[in-house]
Amino acid sequence: MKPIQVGLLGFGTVGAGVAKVLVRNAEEIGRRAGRAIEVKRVGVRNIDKARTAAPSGTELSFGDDMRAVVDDPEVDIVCELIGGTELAKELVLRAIANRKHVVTANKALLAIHGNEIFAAAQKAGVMVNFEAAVAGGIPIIKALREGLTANRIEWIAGIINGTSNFILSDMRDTGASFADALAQAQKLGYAEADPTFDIEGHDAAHKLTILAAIAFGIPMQFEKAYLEGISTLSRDDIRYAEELGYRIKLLGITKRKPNGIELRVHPTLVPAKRIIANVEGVMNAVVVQGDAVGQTLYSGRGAGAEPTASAVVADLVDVTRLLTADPEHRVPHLAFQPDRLVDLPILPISEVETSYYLRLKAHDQTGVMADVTRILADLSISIDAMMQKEPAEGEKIVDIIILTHVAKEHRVDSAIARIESLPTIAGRLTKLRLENLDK
Ligand SMILES: NC(=O)C1=CN([C@@H]2O[C@H](COP(=O)(O)OP(=O)(O)OC[C@H]3O[C@@H](n4cnc5c(N)ncnc54)[C@H](O)[C@@H]3O)[C@@H](O)[C@H]2O)C=CC1
Ligand SMILES: N[C@@H](CC=O)C(=O)O
Ligand code: NA
Repeated sequence: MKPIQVGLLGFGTVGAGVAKVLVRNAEEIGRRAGRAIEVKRVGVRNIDKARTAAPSGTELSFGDDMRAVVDDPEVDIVCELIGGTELAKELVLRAIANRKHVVTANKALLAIHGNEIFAAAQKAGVMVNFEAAVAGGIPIIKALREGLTANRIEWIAGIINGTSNFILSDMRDTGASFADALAQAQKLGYAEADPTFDIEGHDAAHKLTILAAIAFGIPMQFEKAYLEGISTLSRDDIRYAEELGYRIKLLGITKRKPNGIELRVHPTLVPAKRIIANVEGVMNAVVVQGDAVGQTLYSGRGAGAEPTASAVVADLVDVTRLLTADPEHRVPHLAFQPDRLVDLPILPISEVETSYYLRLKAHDQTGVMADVTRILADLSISIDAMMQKEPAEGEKIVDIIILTHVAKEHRVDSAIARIESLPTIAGRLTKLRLENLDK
């Protein structure tokens, strides 16, 4: 059978990784897909630079006209690996209009324009596959869209940004500075073109938006996601959390609640004994709670050339197999049939319910603890643990750390405002969220 022809857009970390894996494993891939998969042409910004990254012994056809790749009648599948949301959107919609199937690793594109892209693909009868867009090489889209279809998904929590996890691990294990750890993640090809997306939680929120859509059968609603990154985390909080038996991880969390869906990314305390608390470096991990299966955990490399290429190539194989299947029987893009999506509201962060880590700086005087615990009790916030650090030599200010049981965020915020107004409290409180991930 004639080989499937791929038009690659972009030849950076992931694009070059895809070319390499397709060449190295060509025989196995062909046996699995039922026919060979070849790169017909590659659209790049800088042809000379791209040539130096091509696998040795191959003669790839590079050009700098991206639209020509998408319009080439011989290209069966367009593989978008340029990133960004503007040109990528134009090219993907153009590919769909040309009735070409699309594979993309671009989570920002899907979280922001996914509803429009999937509607266009549905109308044109083509597939848009995106396994690499969430948790890199982990087949989490496949698991949710196919393996777990029997379940009512209750929640998903995951380490879904490799760069942030790498930075947190590197700072803890080697004492590296934030800036050095980030530079290393960039050097290894893990970070986004603009690393602010990684460290401020945007990238994780893009991925979480996609996961929530697939888990709950809702449209993409990135603009309603709550996001907080790791750039303001203090070493003191990381250390205190460890003393209390927790690790701080940047988690993406989405939960089904009676009144809507929680969709939030923030640094989170997780009990140190949980497997996810011990997922380090560029590794990602996603925990899914389903009503029938219970908890399942997926772990693997979330970024980097070949781990990401592993997911991109798997999508190319899936599309190749589907090209011979009846379009009516394809797996729906978002797991649910497109006319059966529901519009569950995304809850504001004030309505979120979780446990909290609070760190306050207090003057070392009697009565402080009593005042703080009274305020918490007045707002029905119960305390799980409390720790007071001894003041440093000559200092009169002490750190007090409180772990709460589950409470509504707006109650905790009210308590924080009242505590901060006490004359015995110095400065602002630090608030971090804590998830036990047990049920
Ligand atoms: N690097 C990683 O580990 C992962 C990346 N991704 C996603 O994969 C996509 C690609 O990422 P990387 O390969 O890391 O990026 P990269 O920056 O290494 O490569 C991007 C490529 O696209 C080209 N490009 C970008 N804008 C262009 C334009 N306007 N015109 C022509 N060419 C253009 C660049 O020249 C380069 O060849 C992004 O959407 C990213 O979010 C997804 C999972 C993991
Ligand atoms: N920048 C991303 C790349 C993969 O999606 C990350 O660090 O996870
Ligand atoms: Na994946």
